[in-house]
Amino acid sequence: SLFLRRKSNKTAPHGYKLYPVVGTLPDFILNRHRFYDWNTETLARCPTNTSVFRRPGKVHGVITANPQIVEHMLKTNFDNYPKGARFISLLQDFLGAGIFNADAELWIMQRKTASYEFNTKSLRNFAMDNVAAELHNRLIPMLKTAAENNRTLDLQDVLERFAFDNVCKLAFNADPACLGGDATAGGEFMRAFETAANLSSGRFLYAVPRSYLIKKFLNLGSEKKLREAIATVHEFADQIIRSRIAKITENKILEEDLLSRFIGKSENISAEFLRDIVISFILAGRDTTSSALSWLFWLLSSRRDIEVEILKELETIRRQSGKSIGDGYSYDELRRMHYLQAAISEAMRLYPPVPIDTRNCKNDDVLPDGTLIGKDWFISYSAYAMGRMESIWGKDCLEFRPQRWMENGVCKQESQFKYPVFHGGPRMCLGKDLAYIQMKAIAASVLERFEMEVLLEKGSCPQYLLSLTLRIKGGLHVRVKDRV
Ligand code: HEM
Repeated sequence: SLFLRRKSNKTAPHGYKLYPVVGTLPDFILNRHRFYDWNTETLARCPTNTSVFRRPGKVHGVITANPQIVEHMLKTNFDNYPKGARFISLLQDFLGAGIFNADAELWIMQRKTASYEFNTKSLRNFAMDNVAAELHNRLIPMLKTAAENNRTLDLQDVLERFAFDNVCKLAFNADPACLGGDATAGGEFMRAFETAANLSSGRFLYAVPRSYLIKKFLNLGSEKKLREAIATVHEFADQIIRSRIAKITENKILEEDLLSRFIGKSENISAEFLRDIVISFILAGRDTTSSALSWLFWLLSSRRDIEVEILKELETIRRQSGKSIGDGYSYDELRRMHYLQAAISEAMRLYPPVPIDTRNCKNDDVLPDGTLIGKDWFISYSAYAMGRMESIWGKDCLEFRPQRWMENGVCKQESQFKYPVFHGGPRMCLGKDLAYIQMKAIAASVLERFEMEVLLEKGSCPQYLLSLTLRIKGGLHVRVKDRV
């Protein structure tokens, strides 16, 4: 590994500029606010869309937008690229040993149970019912009221509340009622959850890695806030889990949610571990679908021609099943919305909800393009950069064009490694199908009824926030108009 360090110590000719001692740090600080675009520009210049990255404190790594390298790290050489101790330690306080923050046996055990359950019809039905209820009882009435009163609202915030309510139902059959209600215990839970997620992930962006430990030790600033937020999240979750365990012990009836399914699979699982499991699922399903939909609604606001195509598809499906606007769609009808599926996939190509994802290199390795990577280096693939690579998508890679997904009227599957928006290989997203069901149900029900006028200067493009997910900075403010 000494050899590796010396060999790649030179300034990379195309990639990130490496300064003596401080490595990539000066450019990293200058570009931190536009991190993903900086990655995209840099990687596009590199012959194999891959570059070495260095920060002080012995943080060395590789950032890539190359499908072959993504396949190598996520699948072919999976065992050499775990999440690793550094990643796990930063998120440990919040996520414990939940599926999102575990490697090896701890991960395998959760993955096994979860992937079995995610493939059951009963979980799918449970998820469908939850989405339909939230749409019918909360989202549609709320948008209707906004339209009647000519009020504007932050659609991203609304979609985040929807997704949070929804994933809490799925995870532990709790309804925090964040959409609609506000000053509730559920609202407090959601805010604390968000704070904990943002501050935990913020630990990755410290200019000097591990300096958060001093703040944590002294219980100062963001670390103090993080500790308090985590305590609130844990308290809320613990209460639900304890009462569920008591209920199951008493009457042996299991509910449909993930919590009951995990308890049903292994009886001697600790309450603390159950909490970790539940929190990881909430994190995974919380901001991802709302991020995708927010960018979709923004893209559609400037491409009415594409919106018209979606509306035509919905009308055809309604006509085939003899339905009217507002009736809601069955699983089978949602599956037939190929053009809508293509539009959502295309929105996520340009704005992937998880823009960059990182693994740790266990042992020295040579990547498929010949790049040497040393033990304990990080390796990140940027789904954001990959969606914008001409080498992958061609000359029109920056254009929003759902049609590129369509083949004989069907939305085609793209390779996981060219389009790693849901990750790939053995750790591929478990919620992909559920996410599409949810996103299509929301988009269809909202678009067929309402027209969204985005309140943003014409021609200007929303900025993104740096958090675990790609969110619109300042939200997505819209004026809602009734179509019917
Ligand atoms: C548009 C929506 C979504 C996108 C783009 C997405 C994307 C991803 C990505 C990139 C990962 C890999 C993260 C990592 O390991 O670092 C992941 C993992 C995961 N996702 Fe999703 N996700 C979405 C929705 C959901 C939903 C709704 C759920 C379920 C409630 C879910 C459950 C999971 C789980 C459990 C994992 C961890 C899998 C493992 O480590 O084995 N996701 N997702």
